[in-house]
Formats: sequence, structure tokens, C-alpha cells
Amino acid sequence: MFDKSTWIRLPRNVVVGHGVLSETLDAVEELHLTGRPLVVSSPTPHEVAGQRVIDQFADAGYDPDHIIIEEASFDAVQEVIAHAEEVDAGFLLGVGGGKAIDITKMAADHIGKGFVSVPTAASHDGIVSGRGSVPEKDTRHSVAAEPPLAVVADTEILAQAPWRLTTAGCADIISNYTAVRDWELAHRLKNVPYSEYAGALSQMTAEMLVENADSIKRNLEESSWIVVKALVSSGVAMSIAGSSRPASGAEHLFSHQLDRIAPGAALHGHQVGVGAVMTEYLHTGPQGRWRDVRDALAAIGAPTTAAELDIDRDTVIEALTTAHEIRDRYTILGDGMSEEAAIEAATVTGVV
Ligand SMILES: NC(=O)C1=CN([C@@H]2O[C@H](COP(=O)(O)OP(=O)(O)OC[C@H]3O[C@@H](n4cnc5c(N)ncnc54)[C@H](O)[C@@H]3O)[C@@H](O)[C@H]2O)C=CC1
Ligand SMILES: O=C(CO)COP(=O)(O)O
Ligand SMILES: [Zn+2]
Repeated sequence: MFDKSTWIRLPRNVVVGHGVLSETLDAVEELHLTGRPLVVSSPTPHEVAGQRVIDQFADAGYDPDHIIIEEASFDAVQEVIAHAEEVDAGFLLGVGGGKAIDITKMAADHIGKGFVSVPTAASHDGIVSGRGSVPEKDTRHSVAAEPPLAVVADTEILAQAPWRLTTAGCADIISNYTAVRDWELAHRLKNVPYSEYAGALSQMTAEMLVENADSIKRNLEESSWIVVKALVSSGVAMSIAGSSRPASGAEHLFSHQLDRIAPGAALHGHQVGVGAVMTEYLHTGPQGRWRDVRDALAAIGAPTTAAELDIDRDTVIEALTTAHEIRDRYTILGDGMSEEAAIEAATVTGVV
């Protein structure tokens, strides 16, 4: 008997374009969400967009409330849950970068309320995903969370954000190449469930972004459009897979470990990009396609070296040799790299 079943949870409204922040209310009302909106943001995104979202709901007769969080942590999730319960929020809007959006989707999931994603930066592919990524002590959790019912991505706002946030989003997408390689490897070696559809979508998303690299330029709003569509597509791949596997492999483990050893040194997307150069080398060897990954990153102006991440050589080697400990996710790192192998990979690829 055929007894498989799966739930693919996707947003209903994905609104992308110039000035669409002003359509947030419409995107929400079309979903028949009721009750008090709670806008969750971090300081800069609150100024850039959060207050405008609050004003929009207030002008329409809602009674919006808001909370500003400073970091991505389980404490912050608890803070938002407590606040949402205290003010009896009907639904939550996450306005900001990856951290604010992750916190909001996890809090919404916990209290069983609808979640709307309003990215202010095209910096990560969590804008659509039903996953939250939160560090805790020596590990990093990728937890199931409430996927957004709607995504409102205003390209005018995204284009005005610091350019490095956009190149970080591109690098997060380019890292899909190695994430899919790791996923296929885990499938072959460890029988980890693999979705051909999600794998192909994730890989195609990276390919399309690389093919469009010439159109991704500072001060060009079209760039934000291209990048945000790729981020949506990558998030959909995660939703189809029911895990972050299509977009997170060993290059992400490397980045998560950097977050522990050198917190705040560089952006998530930039770290995973540099990680992808090295893990592509591990997958395909000295004559392999690591140069293509490096060149794709360089073409959009994302870092390709430790120096550009503002991270020193020893930190890179430590992160590489310990990345496999971050979580139980089989990748090309296997049960860990020796220090000699890590130095070789980082040196040959020019990362250090
Ligand atoms: N859940 C998922 O599937 C995924 C989650 N992530 C998570 O997302 C986080 C990384 O996201 P980021 O956006 O890089 O970090 P972030 O949320 O810390 O944002 C980076 C910085 O950009 C600022 N910023 C955002 N929009 C701005 C604007 N319009 N103007 C000026 N400054 C602005 C923020 O205030 C912050 O200081 C990580 O925690 C990562 O693990 C990343 C990818 C996927
Ligand atoms: O960053 C992600 C995909 O780009 C997902 O993060 P995790 O590695 O925590 O699942
Ligand atoms: Zn990522």
C-alpha cells in the first residue's frame, strides 16, 4: 500500500515590487487575518519600514502593537511570545533581516498565529522558508516554524539597504550548489531522504542567479528584484523538502561555527559563500568547480577570502575542523577534517 504523505506549506501572497510596502494591509486583509497586528522588528528595520507598517494598520482602524528585538536567540523568541500573549495579538508581521524574520516565524508557530514576512534586506533565503535558524550554546538549531502566509518585499526598500546585504543574499543562493551536493551525498551514504524536485529547484535558482550576475549591480533596483525572486525560490525549495537541506550544507555548518567563534564578524550570506568555495573544493578536488563558485561570488562583489570576511586564518581552520560538530547533518565534512586537510583546502582555494 502507498502510505507516504507530505505537507508542503507555501505562502499564499508573494508581493514583490517598487513601493509594495504600502500594500501590506491589502496582502493581509486578503488572507482574512483578524485581530491585533503585532509588528516584530529590530532597530534599523523598524525605522526603515516597521513604523510605516504600524501606521498603515493604525490608519485602517486596527490597533497595532510592536516589539523590537536585538538578537536571534531563544530568549528573544520567548520575549516575543510573551508580548504577543500579553497584547492578545491576532497575527504577527516580521519586519527586517533574517534574524527578525526567524524570531517572528518561530514565535508565531509557538502561539499558533499567522505570520507575514516583510524583508527589509535581500540578505538571506529565510524570507519565505518555514524554518527558523537559531544558535544555542555549542549547536545551531534549524527548527520547523510557521511559514509566512504572505511575503511583502518592497524592492525600493531592499535597493536602499546597504549593498553588502544584497551581495550576502546572492552568496546565500550561490551556496545552494554545495548544499545540494551535500544533500545528494548524505542520501547516497546515509539514506537521508532526498527530494529531486527540491534539489533541482535549489540548484536551478543558483544557476539563474549566476547567469544574471551582470544585471546585479549597486544602485540598480532591478538587482533587488532578481535577488529577491531567487530568495523566494530557494525558500520554496526548503518548503518542498520540509528541511533546510536544499539550501544548507557544510558551507552553512562552517558559517554557524564562525558565528560561535567570531560572533558578528561577517554577514551570514558572506560566510556561507566563502564556505562554499572550500566545500566545493572538497567535493570536486583541485581541478573541480570551486573556481566557478569563487568567480560567481566575485562577480557580484561578495567576499571570497577570509581577509574580506575580516576573519583570521586560525579562526577559519578552527571553524573548518569543528563544523561537523554543529549538528547531526551529514555532509562532505564527514566526521571531521584534520587540521592539515583544512589548511590545504583553505590555502589551495585562496581563502587564507
Ligand atoms: N530560516 C532560514 O531559512 C534562514 C535563516 N537565516 C538566518 O538569517 C540570519 C542572517 O540574516 P541577515 O539579514 O544577514 O542578518 P540580520 O537580520 O542580523 O541583518 C543584518 C543587519 O542588516 C540590518 N538591516 C536590515 N535591513 C536593513 C535596511 N533596509 N537598511 C539598513 N540596515 C538593514 C539589520 O538591522 C542588521 O543589523 C542568520 O541568523 C541566519 O541563520 C538565513 C538564511 C535562511
Ligand atoms: O541559512 C539557511 C539556508 O540558507 C538555513 O539555515 P540552517 O543551516 O540553520 O538550516
Ligand atoms: Zn543561509
